[in-house]
Amino acid sequence: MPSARFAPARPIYPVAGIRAVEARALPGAVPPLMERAGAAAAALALRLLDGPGSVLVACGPGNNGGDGFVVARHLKAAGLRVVVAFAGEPAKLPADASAAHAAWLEHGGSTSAELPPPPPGGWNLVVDALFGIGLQRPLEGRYAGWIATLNAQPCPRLALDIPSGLDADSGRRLGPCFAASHTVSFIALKPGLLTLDGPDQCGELHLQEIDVDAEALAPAPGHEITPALFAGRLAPRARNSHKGSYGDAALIGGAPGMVGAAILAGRAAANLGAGRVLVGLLDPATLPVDILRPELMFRSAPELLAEAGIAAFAVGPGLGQSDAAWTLVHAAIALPAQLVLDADALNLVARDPGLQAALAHRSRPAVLTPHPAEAARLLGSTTADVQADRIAAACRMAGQLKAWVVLKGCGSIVANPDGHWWINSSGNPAMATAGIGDVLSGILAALLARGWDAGEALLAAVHLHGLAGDRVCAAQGLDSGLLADELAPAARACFNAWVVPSPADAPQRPTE
Ligand SMILES: NC(=O)C1=CN([C@@H]2O[C@H](COP(=O)(O)OP(=O)(O)OC[C@H]3O[C@@H](n4cnc5c(N)ncnc54)[C@H](O)[C@@H]3O)[C@@H](O)[C@H]2O)[C@@H](O)CC1
Ligand SMILES: [K+]
Repeated sequence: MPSARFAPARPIYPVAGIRAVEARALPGAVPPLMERAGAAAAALALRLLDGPGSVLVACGPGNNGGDGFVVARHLKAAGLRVVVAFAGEPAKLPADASAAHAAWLEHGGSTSAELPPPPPGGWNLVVDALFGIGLQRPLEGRYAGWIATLNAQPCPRLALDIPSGLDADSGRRLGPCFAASHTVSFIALKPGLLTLDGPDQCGELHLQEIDVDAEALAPAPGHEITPALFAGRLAPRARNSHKGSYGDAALIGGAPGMVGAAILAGRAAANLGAGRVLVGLLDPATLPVDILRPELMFRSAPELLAEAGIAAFAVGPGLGQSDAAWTLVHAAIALPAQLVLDADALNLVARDPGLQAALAHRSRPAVLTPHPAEAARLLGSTTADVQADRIAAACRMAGQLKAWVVLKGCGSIVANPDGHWWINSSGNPAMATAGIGDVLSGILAALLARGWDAGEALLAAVHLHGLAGDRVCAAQGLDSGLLADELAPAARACFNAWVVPSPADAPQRPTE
C-alpha cells in the first residue's frame, strides 16, 4: 500500500475538543496525564540542555503550571539547578496542579514569587509553564513583565503545551506572548500552534501524545496535511498511456500587464504532468508562445473556454476585473469541467451574488484559493476578521459556496463544504511574493486534469506547493528573493519523489 510510506495525518483539536478528549482520558489514568506530560517535556528539556546548568521554570495558576512543577521535579532529580517562579496561590491550584506543586516541595523544591535574576553566565534553559489552553485574555501586569524577561534570555526557551499568550484556537497573539525556541504540546495538535502567529511563536514543535489516542476518544474536526491523505493517487503511470490519459489543463487570465501570471500558472501545470497545457489570455497583443516553455499552447481566452474536451480550468491568474473577465468567469462556472477560481476571479465572484449562486449550484464543487483579503471580500468582512479566526472563515466560504477552499497564509487552511478542515505546515515566508499563488493554481489545474477529485487535488497541491518552496529555499539558503517560477521544477521533483521514492526517503513528518 502506498500510504504506508507516509506518516498518517494527525488530528487537530480546538480547545473544546481537547477538553472532551481530556475528560475521557483523565479518570483513572495511570500514571496521571500531568505526570506523563511533565516527564515527556523534561526529557526534551534534557536534550536541549545537553549537560549541567541552571533552569528557570515559570509556573502559572492552572494546570499548565502543574506541568511546570513536574518538569522542575524531573530536572532537579537529574542534577540540574532548577529555580521555579510561581506567583499564584497554592490553595487555588486545580487538583492535579496542586498535587504536582506538593510533590515539587516534597522533593526539596521551593518557589519564588518573582522572576529571579539570571545566575552568573545566564540561564541554560527557561521553561514557560504559565498558561496553556486555559488562557482567557491578554496577559498584562506581572505576567506581561515575566514574558518580556523570559523572551530576552539568550538560551533555549521551551513552552509547555502552547506558548503563553497565544490563542490555542486561532493562533493569534492575544498580547504579550512567549517566544519559544521549542514547544512541546500534549495529547494532540491544536490549531493555534499551526497557523497565523503560531509557527513564529512556537519555534520547533514537538507533539507528545502521552499515550492518549485522541481520535478513539473524540472525533477530530481537523487534520494536518500529509501525503497519506492522497497516497492512493501516487501510483506510477501505466506503461500503456498517452498524453490524452492525463487531461488538458487550461489556464485563463493574463489581461494586459499581467500576462506573466497566466504563464507562471501554465508552466506549473506543465511541470505537474498534465497531458496538454493551454493558456487562454485576455491580452490580444501577446506573443503566442512562451519561448522558454514552448510546450505551452496559447489561445485567446474566449476561444479556449469554448474548446471541447478540456478537463480542468483554472481561471484568475492576471485576469483583472473587466467586463470581459466577468464574462469568462460566468462562462467557466457554467462548464461541467473541473474548476479552480483564483485571484480576480474570486474578486468578481465576491461582487456578484449571481456568480456566487451559480458556483454553489455546480454539479462538481469548484476549488477556490483566496488569500485573506480575497476571503474578506468573499465573506463581506474584513481581513482582520478573517485572520482572527482563519478556520471559521475558510469553513464559512466552503459552506456558502459549496466549494473546496484554501485560505492561504502561514498555516494555510483547507476546508470542504461539509465543515471538515486541514492545516498545512509546509511552506515558508520567502513564498510571500508575487506569482506564487499563480503557481498553486497551475499545480491544481494539472492534478485536476489528471483526474484527481477536487479535495485530493487541493490537499496535494497546497502541501506540494509549500514543500517546493521549502526545497528551493533550503537548497539556495534563501530567506527572501524566491522567484515564483523557481517553484514549478521543485514541485515536479517533490511530486515525483512521492510517486517513485528513493530508498533513503523516510516517512515525512514536518513537526518532529
Ligand atoms: N488536566 C490535566 O490532567 C492535564 C492538563 N494539561 C495542562 O493543562 C493545561 C490547561 O490547564 P488549565 O485549564 O488549568 O488552564 P491554564 O493552566 O492554561 O490556565 C488557567 C488559569 O489561568 C488563569 N488565566 C487565564 N488567562 C489569564 C490571564 N490572561 N491572566 C491571568 N490569569 C489567567 C485562569 O483563571 C486559570 O486560573 C494545558 O494547556 C496543559 O498544559 C496537561 O498536563 C495534560 C493533562
Ligand atoms: K505555556
